[in-house]
Amino acid sequence: MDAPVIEAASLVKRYGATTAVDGVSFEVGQSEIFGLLGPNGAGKTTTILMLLGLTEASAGKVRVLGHDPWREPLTIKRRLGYLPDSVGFYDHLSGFENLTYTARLIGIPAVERKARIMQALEKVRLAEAAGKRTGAYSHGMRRRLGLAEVIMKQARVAILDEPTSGLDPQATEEFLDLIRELKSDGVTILLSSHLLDHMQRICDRVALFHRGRIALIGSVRELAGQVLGDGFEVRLEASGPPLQEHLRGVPGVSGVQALAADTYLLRANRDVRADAARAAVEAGAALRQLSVTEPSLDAIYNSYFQSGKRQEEPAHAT
Ligand SMILES: Nc1ncnc2c1ncn2[C@@H]1O[C@H](COP(=O)(O)OP(=O)(O)OP(=O)(O)O)[C@@H](O)[C@H]1O
Repeated sequence: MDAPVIEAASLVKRYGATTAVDGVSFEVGQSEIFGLLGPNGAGKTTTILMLLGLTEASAGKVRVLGHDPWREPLTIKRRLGYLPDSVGFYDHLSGFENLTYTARLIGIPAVERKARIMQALEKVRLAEAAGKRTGAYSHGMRRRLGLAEVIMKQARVAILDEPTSGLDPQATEEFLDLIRELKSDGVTILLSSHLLDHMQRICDRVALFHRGRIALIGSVRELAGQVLGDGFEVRLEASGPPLQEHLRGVPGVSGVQALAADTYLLRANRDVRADAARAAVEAGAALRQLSVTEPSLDAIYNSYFQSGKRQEEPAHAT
């Protein structure tokens, strides 16, 4: 495997008696979209601050593009784009002027400035509004302008805090598409959000934070396996002989329920559609319909946090 783009190893952050981050380890690879999840106070923001080099770790190691963000802040700043929860722009300046201001600040050479700004604005579909003052931008436009800043910078790593919060469904779709485009351009993306369905749709892997630690880490499917056991539901409709026994024999299936004479609901630990279809046809049935419901991050999250054990755990302090 290539060297990780983001690396946290046994990372700890203490604020007096409070341990905000308590031994967190994870790696994010090139072009990966990695999500931080967890309830308020779980340690996500503190972890991000350490990745950005804005606060020093009390212990452990953090590397971004092979550099220590705390000791080499300027090297990191040049190659990392950060979209905070609420981006501050100068309202009386246009989108173009705001980006020009940042471009100057980060040292983009004057000859490249205009082209890079316009390219970034086009990418986030703000080219037409480039001359309009940002005070008159909608919330969605402001978020896109924030992303244009990351693109203009030609950042190799993007850290996005609650990127889709406050966006309407259409603006959300557009924004998720833009994040996917960043990924296909080779950018490594770490994001933090409470909007689980958005995270599920965009993240390759997620880390579930709980009281300063990573409780679960992996793809949504891996997490579903760990937390829900059998998170997949396959619905199969087929006319012909009864299929219950045949479907029960499909590897991965833990339960079969007959919803009607020719309709079955299978619980499984994977997407068993192909094998279930084969079993039905081999048993002499005529397949009419087959669909799968994948486990949701929402179900995983709720199941994890609703378990009594989690609530009884004492809060930790050092
Ligand atoms: N500057 C600080 N001084 C003291 N305690 C802090 C500081 N920053 C964070 N904490 C504490 O550290 C813990 C983790 O906070 P953090 O902001 O990292 O959580 P979070 O997961 O980002 O929460 P949210 O989802 O609300 O943003 C909390 O108990 C918080 O009160």
